[in-house]
Amino acid sequence: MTKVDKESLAGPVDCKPIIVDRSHKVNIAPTHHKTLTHLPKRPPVDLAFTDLTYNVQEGRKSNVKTILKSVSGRLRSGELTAIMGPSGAGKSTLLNILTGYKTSGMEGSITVNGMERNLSSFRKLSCYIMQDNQLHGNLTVEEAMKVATSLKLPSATSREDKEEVIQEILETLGLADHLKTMTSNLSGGQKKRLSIALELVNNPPIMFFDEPTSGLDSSSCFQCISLLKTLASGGRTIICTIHQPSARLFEMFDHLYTLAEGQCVYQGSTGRLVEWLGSLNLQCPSYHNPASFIIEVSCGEYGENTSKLVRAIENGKNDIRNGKPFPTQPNYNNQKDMEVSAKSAIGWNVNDASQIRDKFAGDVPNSANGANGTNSTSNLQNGLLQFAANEISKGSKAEPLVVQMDTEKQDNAEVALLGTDGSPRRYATSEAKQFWVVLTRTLLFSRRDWTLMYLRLFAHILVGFLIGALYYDIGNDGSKVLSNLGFLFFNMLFLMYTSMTITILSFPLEMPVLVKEHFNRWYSLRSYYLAITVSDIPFQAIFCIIYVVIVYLLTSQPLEWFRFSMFLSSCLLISFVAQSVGLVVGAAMNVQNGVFLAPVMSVPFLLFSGFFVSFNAIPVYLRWITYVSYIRYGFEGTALATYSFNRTNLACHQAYCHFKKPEITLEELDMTNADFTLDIAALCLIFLLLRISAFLFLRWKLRSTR
Ligand SMILES: Nc1ncnc2c1ncn2[C@@H]1O[C@H](COP(=O)(O)OP(=O)(O)OP(=O)(O)O)[C@@H](O)[C@H]1O
Repeated sequence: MTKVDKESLAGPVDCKPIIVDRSHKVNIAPTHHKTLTHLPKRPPVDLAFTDLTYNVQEGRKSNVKTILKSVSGRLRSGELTAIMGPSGAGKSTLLNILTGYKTSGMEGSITVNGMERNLSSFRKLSCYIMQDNQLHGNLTVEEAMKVATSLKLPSATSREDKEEVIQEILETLGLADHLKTMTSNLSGGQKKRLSIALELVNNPPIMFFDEPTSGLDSSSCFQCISLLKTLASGGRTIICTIHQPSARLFEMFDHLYTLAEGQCVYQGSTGRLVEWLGSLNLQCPSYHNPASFIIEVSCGEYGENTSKLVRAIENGKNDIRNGKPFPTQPNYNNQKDMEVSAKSAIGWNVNDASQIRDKFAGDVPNSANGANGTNSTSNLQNGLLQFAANEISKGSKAEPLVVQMDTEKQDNAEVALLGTDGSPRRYATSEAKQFWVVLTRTLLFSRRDWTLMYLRLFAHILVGFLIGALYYDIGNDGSKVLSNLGFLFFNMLFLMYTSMTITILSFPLEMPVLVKEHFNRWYSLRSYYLAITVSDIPFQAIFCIIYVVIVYLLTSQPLEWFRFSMFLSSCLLISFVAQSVGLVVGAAMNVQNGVFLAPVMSVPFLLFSGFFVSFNAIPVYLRWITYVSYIRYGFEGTALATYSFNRTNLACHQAYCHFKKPEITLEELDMTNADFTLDIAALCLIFLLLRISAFLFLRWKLRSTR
């Protein structure tokens, strides 16, 4: 990640970047390095939460488990925050709540730049990079980035601008040499960087990461955290959960939030941790990793200290940083009082901007450095006053936990509530555009997916010839009508299972990517669903046509165009309906359950298709099943195409052929009064109902995970 080592990632505000040099030390350097100049400007965002409680119901309804117990905290822009804690402490739960991924069962308040969080707008400002990267393996890095820019940047952005954004991000993240590499072939660290690159396209001011270093070796871990640090130094709020980092990684974090048993045991700078624990008679042994030590303390290896730590930190209401833990604080009546007190407390002439800058170098929040490069003295003073006031207010036990803001952030709070571009729209692009981008992407996957395309094509051709050979030339033979009916039924069976199982197997694999992209506001579920619904229809149609042409000709079915088109349309509709069943099952359950349940659930439809038992022979109380059996409509459709519409008598090479007259066959099947149009209409209706059900299941599943 050489590029990351050298360059900074300018963020929401133009501030001093933190540069990671070759000796892997983090330095503050002036802003003459390459920055991400083409990203849209975004407001810096501070996030605070107060008395956050999260309950889940376990087993019986009355059994409520409290996972987060009234925790509070504040996460500032320009800082890299680690959420740490023993396994099961509630780190992922807290992250899921802060991102807005989990909403039900939560109590407490979450504020953005001091104002109550509007979840919808907040999700436009933030992104959540989940643990397993969730990338589409069948795209190159360049294609993946193009999809991201097409969906996440407004449609008005020119192609050249989008390309510049892609180039700039990939160069900065050290992926420029891998433009044509398939994402499935990237290393773990590169995949992580690509996940970040995809979300960086619209420059979200808050980025959440769930265990970004999991599965990476120590060098890749370092590169990954360096990258996050650099993102934070650009003014973003970077929050990640992490499992016991090495001492070298640990000191790269600006801010540590530690949980134990669902409560906050430490909040503050990483540098102050050891001293703070020492003041509570918890001495970190020499040469011991402080990150390991706080976890060990939280696990109870040094006795029961959790409640002592929780009390001392007031469950996250206090913040240990910059060597000023818990100064006593008078109650301020208003902002002015606080500023006056702040001035006297720091004892500096706050009108002298340069003096303040020197004093606060590295400590001052980015917003105080002058927004967007204006660096105006008044902005700086205002920010510093606020900073000083904040420093003092941290210790206030009576003060409610609201992130203090400078003027710029107050302005931005409004932006945060409206949406970053001030527009109330949920997505950066129109639904038509989202549909088109997802459709072209899905078509590209399909083309590249060997199983989905070539194996399926091969199976249709192979089975077509096998069936053709087995039932060769029986279509016009009056003595082989029963075999021909068997052929008609097998067609249904084959088309049903091939189209259903491929969807059951492939669709659930899409789910994690859908969850991530939909959550990060790439597209609406409607556009996505419409695109994947449309995308596979042409392929399924082509395979079905190839199969039908082979078997129709080899088995010598009547060579009349209208009969062929009726036969084909019944077969096509059966495969589309079966594909829809696959979508419903794939949307509602996982692969294992789906692969077992879907064929089992299809058995009644096969039994009541009219092939094994004719309609009149079915007990009255079971006849309703034939009306919902799509196989029945397909079978009836192909049987009518073959034997109805005044077909001439079949050839008979034996002394007596009972089924020489086509009407007799239809009589035996109880299809004399059957209506082909009705069969087609019923299949179309079932297809529509199933597609709608699949959409509803998908929506339910996305919601139920939250
Ligand atoms: N839906 C749920 N029902 C019951 N218990 C749950 C549920 N979700 C989480 N928990 C429990 O809440 C606790 C915190 O879970 P969480 O996944 O947040 O922990 P964590 O700190 O991220 O752990 P790890 O580091 O092992 O991933 C665990 O004890 C977990 O079993």
